[in-house]
Amino acid sequence: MAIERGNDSPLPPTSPANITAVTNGTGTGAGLAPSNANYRLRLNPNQDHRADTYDDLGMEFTPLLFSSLERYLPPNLLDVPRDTKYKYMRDILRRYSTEGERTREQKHKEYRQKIVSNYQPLYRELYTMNPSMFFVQSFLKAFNANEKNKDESIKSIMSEPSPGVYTFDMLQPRFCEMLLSEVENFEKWVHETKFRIMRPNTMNKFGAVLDDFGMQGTLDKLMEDFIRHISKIFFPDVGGYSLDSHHGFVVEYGMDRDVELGFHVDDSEVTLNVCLGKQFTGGELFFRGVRCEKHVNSETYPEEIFDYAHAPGRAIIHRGRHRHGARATTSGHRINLLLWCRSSVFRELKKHKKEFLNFCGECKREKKGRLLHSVAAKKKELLVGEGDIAS
Ligand SMILES: O=C(O)CCC(=O)C(=O)O
Ligand SMILES: [Fe+2]
Repeated sequence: MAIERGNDSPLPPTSPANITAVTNGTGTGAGLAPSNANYRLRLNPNQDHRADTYDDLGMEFTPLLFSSLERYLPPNLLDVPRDTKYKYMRDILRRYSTEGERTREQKHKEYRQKIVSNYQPLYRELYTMNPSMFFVQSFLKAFNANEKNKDESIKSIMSEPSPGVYTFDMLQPRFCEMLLSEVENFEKWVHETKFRIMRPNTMNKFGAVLDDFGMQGTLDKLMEDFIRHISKIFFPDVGGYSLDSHHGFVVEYGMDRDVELGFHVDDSEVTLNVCLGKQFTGGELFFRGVRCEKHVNSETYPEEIFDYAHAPGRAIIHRGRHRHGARATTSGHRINLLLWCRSSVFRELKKHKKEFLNFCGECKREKKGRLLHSVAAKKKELLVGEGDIAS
């Protein structure tokens, strides 16, 4: 699977040429397609099927991938024992991922294991999802609504200051403080032990990957129980309903840290970005329209220009392909929590759809242009026809 690698040179926000596709550089974006005809999958998922959980079987591939893939199994396999389904899906995945990728994933697992078995967390309570401790009342209330009203209740706490960008209050101040201290504690440990850690992505030189020091379970829950629901409502065109893996990290800005972040797209379908604090000036995000791979460097239209100022505890959520960057943090320290959420199913489906991707601003324009053109041609044809009749 080809993964775009980011380069580290920031670009002026007004000039999208050679925009950076920023990745975490581990090459773990998965895709699913059996190359062998004996292994069949359905084209469309069975949305009503309640998939099994595979948490205890996640040695080779991430367990969420199995739950997500299960809905694509042929009907006669949906209700067979879990082990049978597991083996069937594992064989498909093995055909798809290369030996090299599997070795890289194994190495990454060992790297995580080494950290987790040596690092002593400061706040154990951060390592299990605890909604009432993490989230503000409005957010909790929106998600506690009964299933019938849930979409409406989630929509009611969201603002959409620019098309495709949503903001909402999310994290409690105490939770932000605790997470900041935990990250500081982790960095202190890294410094003292001289452990060589991987930075969050190809553009940030500071910050830490939360998944690498034990928070993967918490962030899995955050994605599964909250972000997937939000994304299902607002981002169905990029597989928001089928998010099945994530990359969770914090980024740190200040005069002695990363100062700004160049214009880029994320290696995600949906990105959640929450400001944790502390005190800072600057650091605004700038957005410049959503683009597919083909149009990533195309021009920006005035209606796509949007700037956003971070505030502690407040979240912003957008498509990963929404071009953006962060302006310089001019004083103090800004630390943000990022969750890049991915859908392997969407990535696979996208490969088969070569043009007019629904989410891309430029594809939409092209589509509209062609439609207008064909309507005009049809009109002309009809007029000529009428002329023939009249003469
Ligand atoms: O600094 C920010 O708030 C944005 C970070 C970001 O866009 C990213 O890490 O992908
Ligand atoms: Fe980003």
